[in-house]
Amino acid sequence: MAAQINPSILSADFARLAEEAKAVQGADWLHVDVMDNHFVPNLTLGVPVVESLARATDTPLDCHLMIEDPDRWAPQYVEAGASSVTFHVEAAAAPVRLAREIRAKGARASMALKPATPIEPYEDLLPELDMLLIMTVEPGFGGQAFLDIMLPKIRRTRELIGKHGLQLWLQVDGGVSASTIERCADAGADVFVAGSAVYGAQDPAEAVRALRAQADTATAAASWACDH
Ligand SMILES: O=C(CO)[C@H](O)[C@H](O)COP(=O)(O)O
Ligand SMILES: [Fe+2]
Repeated sequence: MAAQINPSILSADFARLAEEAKAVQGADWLHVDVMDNHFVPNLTLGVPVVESLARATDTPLDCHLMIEDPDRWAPQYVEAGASSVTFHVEAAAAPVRLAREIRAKGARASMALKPATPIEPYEDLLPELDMLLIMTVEPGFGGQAFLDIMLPKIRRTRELIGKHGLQLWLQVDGGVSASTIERCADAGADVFVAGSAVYGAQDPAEAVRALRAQADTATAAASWACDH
């Protein structure tokens, strides 16, 4: 699979969301950061905006819910038009039930881990998921510096995916840019969220293409991908 680049509209102009979505035509997904000012110290957007965005763009929406009580809210984001819904395991009361509900409603189910949350306790849950998101910054804000200390977790997660013969995607989110994406791909990530690196560029669509080319080259040389 070619590397997937998901621009984060957190770094876009919120007064021009439809245009900003179109500015990254060619992106695999549009990453939509939902923050509730409780799970993280920031507030962004909710179900009505996701409904409008889903109507405004053909790019599928990858909703990253940084909210409390995702068990209650995540299904509503599927109904609003999200094709992939990510909940944080730290906030979910019943992650297996929630992942099954998201899938049953027709979206890809994804679970996120904050930097201090290890993957090992969740090894048995991986078959329930279509994607696992490893945060490479503390969630809450765009434009933060990439946390290199997350690379071993990405590597260990890629090993678990291989060990169980799973198809789930491994997404990284936070500080992904031209100077960090190769390390993420080498460690085993195959889906890359990029906010400031895409929307801060002169030509966002070109930034998506360049990041994908960099990730593809690094993946082709990576031991985890060569084994397959
Ligand atoms: O979930 C997020 C922050 O909590 C964002 O998706 C992420 O930070 C993207 O922005 P950048 O690429 O600028 O770091
Ligand atoms: Fe995100």
